[in-house]
Amino acid sequence: MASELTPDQAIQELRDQLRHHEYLYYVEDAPELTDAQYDALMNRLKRLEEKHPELVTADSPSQRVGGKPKEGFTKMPHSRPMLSLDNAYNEEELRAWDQRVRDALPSTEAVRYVCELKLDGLSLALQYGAGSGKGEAHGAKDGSAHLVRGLTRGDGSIGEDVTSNVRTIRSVPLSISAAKLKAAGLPQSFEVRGEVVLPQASFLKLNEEREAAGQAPAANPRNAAAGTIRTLEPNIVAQRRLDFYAYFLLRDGEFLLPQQSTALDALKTSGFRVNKYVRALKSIDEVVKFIADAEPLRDSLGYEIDGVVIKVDATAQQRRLGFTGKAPRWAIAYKFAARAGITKLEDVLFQVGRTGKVTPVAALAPVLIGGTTVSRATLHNADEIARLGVRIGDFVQVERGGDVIPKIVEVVEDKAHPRGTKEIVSPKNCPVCASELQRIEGEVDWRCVNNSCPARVREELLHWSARGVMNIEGLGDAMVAQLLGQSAELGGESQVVTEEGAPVVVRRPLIHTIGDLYRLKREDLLGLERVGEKTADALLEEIKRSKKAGLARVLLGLGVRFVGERTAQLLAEHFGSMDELMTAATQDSEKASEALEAVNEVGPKVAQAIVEFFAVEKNKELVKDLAALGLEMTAEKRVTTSTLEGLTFVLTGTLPNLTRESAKEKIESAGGRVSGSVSKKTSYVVAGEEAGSKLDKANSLGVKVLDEAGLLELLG
Ligand SMILES: NC(=O)c1ccc[n+]([C@@H]2O[C@H](COP(=O)([O-])OP(=O)(O)OC[C@H]3O[C@@H](n4cnc5c(N)ncnc54)[C@H](O)[C@@H]3O)[C@@H](O)[C@H]2O)c1
Ligand SMILES: [Zn+2]
Repeated sequence: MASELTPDQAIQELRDQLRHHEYLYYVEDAPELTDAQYDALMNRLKRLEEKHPELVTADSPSQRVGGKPKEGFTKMPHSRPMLSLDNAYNEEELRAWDQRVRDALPSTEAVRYVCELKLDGLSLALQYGAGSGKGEAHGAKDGSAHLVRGLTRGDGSIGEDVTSNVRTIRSVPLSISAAKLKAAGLPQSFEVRGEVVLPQASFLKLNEEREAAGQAPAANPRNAAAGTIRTLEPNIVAQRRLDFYAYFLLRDGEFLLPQQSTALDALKTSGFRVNKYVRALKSIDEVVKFIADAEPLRDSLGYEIDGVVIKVDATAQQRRLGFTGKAPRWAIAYKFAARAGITKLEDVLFQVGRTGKVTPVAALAPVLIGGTTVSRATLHNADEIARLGVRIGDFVQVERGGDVIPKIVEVVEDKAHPRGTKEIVSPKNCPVCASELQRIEGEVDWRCVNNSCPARVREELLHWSARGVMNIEGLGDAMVAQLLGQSAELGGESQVVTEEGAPVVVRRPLIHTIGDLYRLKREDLLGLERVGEKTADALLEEIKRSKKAGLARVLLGLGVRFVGERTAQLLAEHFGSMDELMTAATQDSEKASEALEAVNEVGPKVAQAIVEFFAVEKNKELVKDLAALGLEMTAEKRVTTSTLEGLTFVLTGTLPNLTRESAKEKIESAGGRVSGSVSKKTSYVVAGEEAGSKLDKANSLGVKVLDEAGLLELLG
């Protein structure tokens, strides 16, 4: 207990804890604490250090930014340290900061503040110059600027070179034409700092994939973004759809323009994405109002924010205000309160998913958190339950962020919140079909491996009928439950079973497989609760209509691991029929992978999943059954537009965004060839600004000419 320690010992202990958690957060991208918990520890340390200034050391976490750079990346110094921001947690602290700012400046001077959203991602420094950093200095002659290097913040002084990953982010311009630089008032070399964020939709998709692959889900979009930008595989980064928002503009380590507000304008003009919620304001009262307006945006932005950053607008004033140890005095981050609440864990339910994965779900006494009633939270798996040490009857801290499923953060224990007594027992058998659960070596999850488990069939049916898949209206929770012989009342909960046992089966199931859907008769449906003639006819019509959905939808509906909408579409277009796909996937494994990986965007992981899917007898039978039932299993075979097999390209002039190398890379990775000279055999000439004799030759030979946009379209 801290109270028994000397201040020196207490400080040491807090520092050790903070360093440990910083390591997990910054280096491993796998925090164990929420930010609120970490901030609380940091604030304890800061208060102790304030009381005992003689104990403050330069290496204290209160004085330093970030973590150590990760192995595997080249380390590069920053042009000027990338600092942290001091925080204000309420209006009083914010007003105190405003007072300090005004006290430090002559009273005759007006102070203007720029308010920006505090994007919850990680910061990057992007250096631009005449050369692309990969050889040739394209911009040298035409005055354009090129992305030379992208660095993470690292420890604030030294960052990690993640240039090849940064190049895959669509909102980072790879080059900026001389004309645009001129319009924005930018020189040819400069530095942009900003935030990389992972949109919530990409985050949810990533976690679905991680779960399907038996990996632990990422804790939050920030950590997922940090993990992504620091993977060593640029093609993975490209798939994740990271976004970059620019907010600082520098040159040689100094702010380039006399105001932050004009810097944001210049960034926008030159083609960077600048967040649209920006305001330059004249008083702290207006700032308080901006913050109040910004907080409710949290649920609708599509990316996470954790506060508002307030900066002194004038660079000259910033210079006079200067810095403390690890943060500027001229800026402050107003942090929104964590959306959290304390409630009682009433029970733990075990849910069986489509893949058989059993997930413990907390049933909570309903509690209002950030305007939403929360009564369920995920407990992920047995490891997570053990880590939390949670028991039924405990009071727990629940946190909710953006669209993310509520999560139990910790057990609360004090006089008002006594501990629960009932241990959570993970079932040894499937709570629905009673078959013994299994755990694949190296995975944390337990799975029901019974392919005909009603819980799994239920999830399969719901997936099959879902919007964007087979689109069968009227086949939702309640109807599926009834078709499986369960009570309609159970609806979404029918597979959620407590210790008391499996869902009540009230009648003989009408269907056991997806194929059975297409054998349903009118009189079957009329026997169900609350199903009249109109409902029955409408559902049968919908089911019939779905037979025409086509191969891509069927593939998607089958729920093969990693095969999402786009992959299903590409597979359908490549093979043209289910038969051809099955033939390809069921030959010996080396040939199968080769045949499947010939499809655009299909890598070894996806290929493997397809092979495994068709190796299961039940799946093969289902596909045959569906074909016999008259479902459309063909698609128009199409050489997808991004396959440039057999085509030859010549590049000339300067493209607005792509460098010569990256255009070449893109063409080659899509199977095309890039040549240096134009001939009759050239398929396309890609011409940019100031294209010369090659363009003339193309025109005289009648070779097709593309601009950058045309090339990108061809690449899909
Ligand atoms: N959970 C854990 O274990 C753990 C461990 C370490 C740190 N943390 C968290 O990390 C954060 C501390 O790290 P920090 O030093 O990055 O501080 P910070 O995140 O509080 O503030 C600084 C950062 O804000 C970002 N930012 C977003 N929008 C901005 C804008 N418009 N203008 C300028 N900057 C903007 C930048 O990336 C900048 O580096 C805290 O939130 C802390 O809770 C958590
Ligand atoms: Zn089961």
